[in-house]
Amino acid sequence: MLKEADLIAIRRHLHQIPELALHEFQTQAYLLSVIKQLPQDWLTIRTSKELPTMIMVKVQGQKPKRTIGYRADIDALPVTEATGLAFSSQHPGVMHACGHDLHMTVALGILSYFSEHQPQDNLIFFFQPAEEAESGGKKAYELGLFTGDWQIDEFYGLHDNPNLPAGAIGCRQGTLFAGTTEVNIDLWGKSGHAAFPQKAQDTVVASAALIMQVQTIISREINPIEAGVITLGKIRAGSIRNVIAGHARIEGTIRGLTQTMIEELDQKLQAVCDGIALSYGIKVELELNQGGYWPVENNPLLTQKFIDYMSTNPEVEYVETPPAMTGEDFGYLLAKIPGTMFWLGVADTHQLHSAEFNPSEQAIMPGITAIIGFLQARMAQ
Ligand SMILES: CC(=O)N[C@@H](CCC[C@H](N)C(=O)O)C(=O)O
Repeated sequence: MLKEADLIAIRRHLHQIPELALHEFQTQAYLLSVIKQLPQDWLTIRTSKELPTMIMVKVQGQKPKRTIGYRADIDALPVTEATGLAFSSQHPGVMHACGHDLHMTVALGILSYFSEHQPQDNLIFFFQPAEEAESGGKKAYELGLFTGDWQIDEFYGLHDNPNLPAGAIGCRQGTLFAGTTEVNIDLWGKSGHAAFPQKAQDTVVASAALIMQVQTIISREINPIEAGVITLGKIRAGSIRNVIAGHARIEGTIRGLTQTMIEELDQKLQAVCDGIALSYGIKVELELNQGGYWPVENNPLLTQKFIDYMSTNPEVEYVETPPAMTGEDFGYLLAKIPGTMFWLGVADTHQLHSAEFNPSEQAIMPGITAIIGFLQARMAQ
């Protein structure tokens, strides 16, 4: 089995080569090089032309009653790293700011163990591209990658959590993560000279009004007992100070813990866009794309078994966690295949998606040990 020092070296290498959704070729090549060094006796490695950066590895069980899936996401974010770490990203403007480098490392640790200790049941490790954008999990499912010999009966996956102690496991019954909708808004007005606003239709001013009005959807229009978020994270308009911008683009994300809430927010956002178009005499196009970012709903039976194992094992620090407004396209896979998503604590003062995010490497070994223990307990049932 890969030792802690090997795993830390792997994590640091992965951290230096972050790649955006569907472009994870260097990451894939490195993962394959590590996987191919493991004992291959009961491993089968699979890649796919249709989803070219994914990897699946099947571990043939001794007496399989089921096939258990374990998923690790492999993509990174368009963030310029500011950790100052010696092993910082070597890819300008791209960073593992959500800890997927650690997710991959934990998966490799578990895989390395079962490559040496043949499991009872079959295991399939899915190294998934495109979690942050482009819905890689949904793409894989729709391509039929989980059919035939690669059918998965139950699926598990983790996300790192800076707010939990390093190595702690967090989980809950029901909804773990929100569902999300990606939001793109194009405002089309009329450009013109800064000195003659009466002859133009200013999309900067209309964008400002739109953004402020959106703030009242959550604060004034939805039931405060139910959770929702609308974040507009990116805006681009104009080319120079003295030309009125004829086009503006705003990008954001809607989050809700239920599909009903997401759809309600979608409709309310459409109404705001229509209102801005009317009052500013411009065209406002709203594009909404939920893709695979469905709410992450843990399967009741399997999650109870998971929680029972983690909460009674004296070596595991188990924490019952509230639902989070982070999104995950593992939500799509869990809607198709029963399973459980959980948190792995990585104790950092910086949050997910921060340019300074640096998950604690002390989470790696306890995480691997807890998950191997759970999988073995599950296979004995
Ligand atoms: C764990 C995490 O941070 N996931 C992402 C998922 C992205 C969802 C989608 N692309 C969107 O932006 O709505 C998150 O931002 O929560």
